[in-house]
Amino acid sequence: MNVSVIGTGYVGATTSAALAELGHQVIGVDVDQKKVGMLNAGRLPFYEEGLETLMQALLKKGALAFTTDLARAVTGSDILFLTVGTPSQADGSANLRDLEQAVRQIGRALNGHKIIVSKSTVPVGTGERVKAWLQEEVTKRGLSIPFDVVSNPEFLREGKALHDALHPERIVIGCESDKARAMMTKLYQGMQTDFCYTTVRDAEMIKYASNSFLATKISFMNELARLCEQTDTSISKVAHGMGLDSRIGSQFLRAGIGYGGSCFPKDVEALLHLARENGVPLRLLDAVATVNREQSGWFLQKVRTALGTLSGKQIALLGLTFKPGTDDIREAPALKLIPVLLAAGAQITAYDPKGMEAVGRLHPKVRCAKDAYAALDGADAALLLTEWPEFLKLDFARVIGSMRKALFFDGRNALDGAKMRSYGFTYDGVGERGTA
Ligand SMILES: NC(=O)C1=CN([C@@H]2O[C@H](COP(=O)(O)OP(=O)(O)OC[C@H]3O[C@@H](n4cnc5c(N)ncnc54)[C@H](O)[C@@H]3O)[C@@H](O)[C@H]2O)C=CC1
Ligand SMILES: O=C(O)[C@H]1O[C@H](OP(=O)(O)OP(=O)(O)OC[C@H]2O[C@@H](n3ccc(=O)[nH]c3=O)[C@H](O)[C@@H]2O)[C@H](O)[C@@H](O)[C@@H]1O
Repeated sequence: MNVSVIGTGYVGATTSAALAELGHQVIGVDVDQKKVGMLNAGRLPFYEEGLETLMQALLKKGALAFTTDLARAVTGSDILFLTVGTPSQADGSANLRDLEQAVRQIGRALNGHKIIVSKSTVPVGTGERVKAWLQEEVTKRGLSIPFDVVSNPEFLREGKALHDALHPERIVIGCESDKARAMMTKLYQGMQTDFCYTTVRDAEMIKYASNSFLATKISFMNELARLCEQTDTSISKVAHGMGLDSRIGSQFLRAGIGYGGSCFPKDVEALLHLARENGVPLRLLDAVATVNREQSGWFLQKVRTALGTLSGKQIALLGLTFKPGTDDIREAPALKLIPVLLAAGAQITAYDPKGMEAVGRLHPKVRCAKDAYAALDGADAALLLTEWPEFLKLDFARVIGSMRKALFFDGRNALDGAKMRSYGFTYDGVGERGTA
């Protein structure tokens, strides 16, 4: 099938490659000329393991191309995916400006029946708005062209994007016509997974509910971790014991410095906004967001208490991205900690394998080190904020000799506390006091 993917960011670039790999002819469209130039040259504008190599092969094969010419992409395609950003506005609602712009452009170029599919995360009811925008643009041209609007939310994780796009655990298809259902099913033919067919509105809600539920698991564990610290219990051991129950499941029970990224914080806020709009307060989810907002401050308070003061102290940050395997720093906990540390008079040295350039641009006062050892050299305290595998393999006997004070705060419970203590560190995990 001929497919266009509009918006070639993390989701769009991955979706383009995955659909081309599945055997379709794909055109990725973006308004950003520079991004399109890079993509056509086989260079990915962000880091995602394996994606660049696959993209290069697909470009060479002619199965994939990128353009800024949306109208041309529309006329040559049967299915059009919307993968533009839907960031948070001040009131928590999703900003649909880019989506509306892309949809109206599609409407101006529509030349026959197409399926317009939202993969962007959008509030319940957006499908109907998309339909209305398209209809308006088509009517303005004095035409009557049939189209279908589908919701096909994306569940990929950054750092594992390609794997998730090629091997999804489920494909949710929200559609209102047999034709759309048949075409979407044909598009994904060959993917061995569960298909969930729903209305457009249900599909839109499934996406927000899924992200919000995962965020709830994390905040539940983060709050419980605070109690573990007061009761001499270990959150990791508690999580392990809980996770053995298949009704609970072992994933997303890792306590830490709070969830970040471009989606959990924004999608929780968007669902809360939708709830307020509909007069149905989601009290539990409200608490999930509150716990998450507090978590990095709670973590930093432990550092402040241990050091007496942050003023004049050298703090080493290990990890800046919101999770390992990506260069994405959107809503990364490090970005919450850095301004507070700087305002308190601390000096920061940081190391991250992929996130230093972006953080360096935002915070020129943060000294970016050439590696983890250089970041830790002379530090009064080390704060592990992202569990990059290379941090787990550091030579800690060397590290302890180079730090001014052997204080190690593990914001991800990524290291073995007992081992760290055996090196001589005063090691503090999240919810692990006394037991790690
Ligand atoms: N990043 C992730 O891991 C996931 C994101 N999502 C959702 O997918 C959507 C996209 O997210 P990301 O890929 O992270 O965003 P992004 O910000 O990385 O990419 C969006 C792209 O859309 C382009 N764009 C904006 N307006 C356009 C227009 N009118 N025409 C063509 N291109 C246009 C931008 O230039 C940019 O390259 C969001 O709704 C997000 O919530 C869903 C699942 C996973
Ligand atoms: O809508 C989205 O954008 C995506 O959001 C998340 O994916 P992602 O944000 O890439 O990363 P996750 O692995 O879910 O981690 C999100 C945050 O939660 C944190 N986390 C995760 C798991 C855990 O147990 N504890 C925890 O603190 C991570 O460190 C990270 O900051 C979802 O997992 C995807 O299914 C979804 O498609």
